[in-house]
Amino acid sequence: MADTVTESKSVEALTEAEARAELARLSEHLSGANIAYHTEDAPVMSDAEYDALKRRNAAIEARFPHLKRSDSPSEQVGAAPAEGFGKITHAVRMMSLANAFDDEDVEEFDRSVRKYLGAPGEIAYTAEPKIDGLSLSLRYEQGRLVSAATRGDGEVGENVTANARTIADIPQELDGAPEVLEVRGEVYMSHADFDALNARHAERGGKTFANPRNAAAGSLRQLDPEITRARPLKFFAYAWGELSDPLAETQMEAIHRLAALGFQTNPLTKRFTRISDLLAHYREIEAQRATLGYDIDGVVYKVDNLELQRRLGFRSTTPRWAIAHKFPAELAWTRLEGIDIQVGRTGALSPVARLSPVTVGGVVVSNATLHNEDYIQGFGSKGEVIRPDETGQPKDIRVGDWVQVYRAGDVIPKVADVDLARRKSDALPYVFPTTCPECGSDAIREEGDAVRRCSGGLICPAQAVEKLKHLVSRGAFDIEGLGAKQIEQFYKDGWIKEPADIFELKENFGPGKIQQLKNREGWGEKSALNLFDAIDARRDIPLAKLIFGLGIRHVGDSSASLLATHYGTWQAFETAMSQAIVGTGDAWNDLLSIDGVGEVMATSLVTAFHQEAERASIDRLVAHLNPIEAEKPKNDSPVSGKTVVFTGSLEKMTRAEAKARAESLGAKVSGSVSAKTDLVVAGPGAGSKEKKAKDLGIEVIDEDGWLALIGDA
Ligand SMILES: NC(=O)c1ccc[n+]([C@@H]2O[C@H](COP(=O)([O-])OP(=O)(O)OC[C@H]3O[C@@H](n4cnc5c(N)ncnc54)[C@H](O)[C@@H]3O)[C@@H](O)[C@H]2O)c1
Ligand SMILES: [Zn+2]
Repeated sequence: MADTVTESKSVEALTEAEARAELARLSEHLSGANIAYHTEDAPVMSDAEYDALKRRNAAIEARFPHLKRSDSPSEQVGAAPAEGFGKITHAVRMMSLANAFDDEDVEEFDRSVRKYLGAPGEIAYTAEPKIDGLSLSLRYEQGRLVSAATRGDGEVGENVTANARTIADIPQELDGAPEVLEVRGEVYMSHADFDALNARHAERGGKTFANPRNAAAGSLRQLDPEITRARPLKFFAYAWGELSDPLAETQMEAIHRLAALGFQTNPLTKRFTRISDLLAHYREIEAQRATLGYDIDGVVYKVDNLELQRRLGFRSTTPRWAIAHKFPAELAWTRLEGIDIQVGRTGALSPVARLSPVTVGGVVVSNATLHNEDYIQGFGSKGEVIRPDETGQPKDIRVGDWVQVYRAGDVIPKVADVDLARRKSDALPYVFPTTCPECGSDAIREEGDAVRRCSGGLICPAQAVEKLKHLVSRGAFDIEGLGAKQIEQFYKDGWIKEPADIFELKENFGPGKIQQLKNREGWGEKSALNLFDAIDARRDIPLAKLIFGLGIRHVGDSSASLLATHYGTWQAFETAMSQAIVGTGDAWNDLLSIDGVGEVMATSLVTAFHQEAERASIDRLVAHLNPIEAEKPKNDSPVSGKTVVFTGSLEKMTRAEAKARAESLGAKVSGSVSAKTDLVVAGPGAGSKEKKAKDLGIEVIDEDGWLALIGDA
């Protein structure tokens, strides 16, 4: 869905027809996302994506006001109450908040307030954390709690009175309150309670929540109040609805009044008269974000004087007197608790940051990558400084530091920056280990390699497990029912230590011992038998998948295909690898003659076959298999020796099929168009590659043209 934002035209360039169509699409997207987020407590996109779509919608509406739809997302607050709950019509509408994303937006907010009021002198604002929970309106009559309602669509909310009564922070009775008082605020869940709740659910095999906000919303919006009671919810009061008497003359005093009545109010609420002080407070709150113990997603500024608030009033869904200054959705600061070293399949030692958990872009992050040794020191892959301090020196990262975490979409979060001002004076530079933490072997960093590697080979348990996981992965043996999780379990139990053990599993743990597997969580007799069948089915394995599955460094799936087509049979391949000597001889030269095989890969291959333990492991595995001969390329085919690029969608074959077929005919398949490309096969939706081919004068044909060319039509 991000495509709608990133890949669409600039708003200025839209034609009227395009604008109309896009507004319709955005309205549908956003209302779907709203229901998922507010009604189902299960968001389908990140908040940053949602906010970006909403801004684009507003920008299009601003340019084409007459196209604004009657169901415009700009005019909506939240989502209508869910089925099952009683409904409560709010005496005073519940609103949303306008957003500011940077300092300039905040200054603009101040200017617009002043302009609206006719440029008065000093204006005071309050600044307080924006709690990331869900809002709740509590109605008190004669000091007694009579009803509680969620925001719903702002007009009508869900009746959650019985649920609200189970929350300790919500007083049932008030002393000295106005006759009618609606107190509004945020229901939220602390990090500690969230972790404990998720751990309890995970233990029972139940569903876990993505973040504390979802957990709070899912816990309050329960049809059975006893479930709510069992969930540790909290409440901060920060606003009010209907009132029989005013609470105070200013926002700040009103908050003090609510505190005096027995509500929790946020201790970081402060009052300022200068915008620069508001912004300084924003940064102060941002710096404390990870240690507050609950999620916040920004800072809310409100005009302090309630008479001015009244004069400013409301737009359709937001007050003119307040704004939410959001934290960047994809960035958050937190403490680096430690650095763990993970060992991969090829022995690479990867540093992983262990973080004080922090919610970034709607997901709780407690691990992030630190890439490699140089990255920790502040250097990029070419030795350049990637995190300069004021003097241009690299900022290194130390355990105990405050670090900035970046997370976008589904990519692995990474540590992006470090705050030297908050570094403890006794923090020591990080020393990258020179031995493998898993097996104690030397970890060696070769000239020109950013990565340090364990030299333990198969004696290293970490490498062994990762190699096994690779063997059963999708591009390789792809054994159904035997994924990374099962491999780890079997390895721990000593059932599978090396690849051949997979194919001996049935003999060793077959019918007689099936009981052992059955007793495992997640396994029954049927799934055990299915697993043995799935393993048996893969004894006939295409040569390319076998070569790829061996997990030899630098040998990816397309290189494995090249090797398979070149050698044809396992015997030929194995003989060649055994005979080859790195750097010299016929077998070596033959290997290097394969288009796409370079010295690095060739060395890695030959070394693997000459390394005793590794070789023994390969032989043991292959003894259980019947490798399927690879189709020899036809040298006389019309495409042999040509470099072909497939782009766009293919309708008569999958990409993988097309690629395999082309390769079997002796063509080389490439992913990108360059001067070396001979032919581009473009299906519907082909974009930049087709254009580039045309620019370069390369022949472009469609799928049918391709099939005709290779004689498959
Ligand atoms: N990911 C999604 O699919 C999706 C869908 C809908 C909405 N959202 C997210 O929800 C938010 C928009 O929803 P919204 O309309 O509720 O606006 P909002 O959450 O940005 O702001 C309004 C709300 O802030 C809350 N709030 C917290 N602390 C407050 C304080 N101190 N003072 C006043 N209000 C305070 C109140 O509950 C109020 O209703 C955005 O962050 C958006 O990204 C995400
Ligand atoms: Zn090791």
